[in-house]
Amino acid sequence: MTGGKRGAGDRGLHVRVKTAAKRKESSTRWLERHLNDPYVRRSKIDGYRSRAAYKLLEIDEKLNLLRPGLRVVDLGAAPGGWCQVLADVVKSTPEEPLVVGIDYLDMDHLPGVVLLKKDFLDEDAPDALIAALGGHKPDLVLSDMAAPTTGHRKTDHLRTTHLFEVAIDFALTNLAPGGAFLAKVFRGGTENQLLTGLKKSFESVAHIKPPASRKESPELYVVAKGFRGNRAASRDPRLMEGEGDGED
Ligand SMILES: C[S@@+](CC[C@H](N)C(=O)[O-])C[C@H]1O[C@@H](n2cnc3c(N)ncnc32)[C@H](O)[C@@H]1O
Repeated sequence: MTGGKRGAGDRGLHVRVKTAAKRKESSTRWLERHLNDPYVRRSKIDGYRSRAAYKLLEIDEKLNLLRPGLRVVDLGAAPGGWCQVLADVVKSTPEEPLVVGIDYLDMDHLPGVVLLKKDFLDEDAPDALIAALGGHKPDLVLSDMAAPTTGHRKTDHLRTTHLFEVAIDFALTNLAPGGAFLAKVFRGGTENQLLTGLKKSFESVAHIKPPASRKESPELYVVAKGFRGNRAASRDPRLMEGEGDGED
């Protein structure tokens, strides 16, 4: 079904929980926090489009995900901090772009990065991403996607978990064998089942909260390395339900 949305219409959940007063108060608090944030100040000096760039750099420092030559898909890429880091480390060039980012928000052009302005939940988004990589499988799928917050914690959690699920599905269908997956989740119960699923398909699965991720934020990242490939996962008897490696 072309043009449809994948998943259970999560973005159709119109929850208007925030009152105008609450919104004003939270935007004032956000501005104060933003101006005092050392990562924001550092990003201006280093020329990164977002403080999020440091989350990826810190995760990579611990877990060695990035190296020259990797093909990468960045889901929820705007404004492009992660894409800047990626293009630099994998040595992506305009002649041979190795990095593809997708977001439904506008992004300014970045040399060596193909930026798709599109909703990742659109039916045709996976094909568009693979086509943008010249038909190659990505070695790394990253997702920093977060649904716009409603102020209702449970709703925000469900919507971001849904994005996480669709990102997993994309990774399991498209990753090159040996590839890796990194995605944002919100702390809560639901993602545990999803982790069990990931453990069947990857050699290791870990949780990480990089220092650049604000302490008060419920976000953390799941990193899965050593993709076994679709057929390998279904044949390997060690990968039966409940027999993950327990390394999360
Ligand atoms: C935290 S920001 C990403 C920041 C980015 N990693 C960076 O380094 O600049 C989350 C992004 O996810 C995007 N997003 C959320 N849902 C999406 C969807 N369904 N399709 C595409 N992008 C989505 C939002 O528009 C937002 O730009």
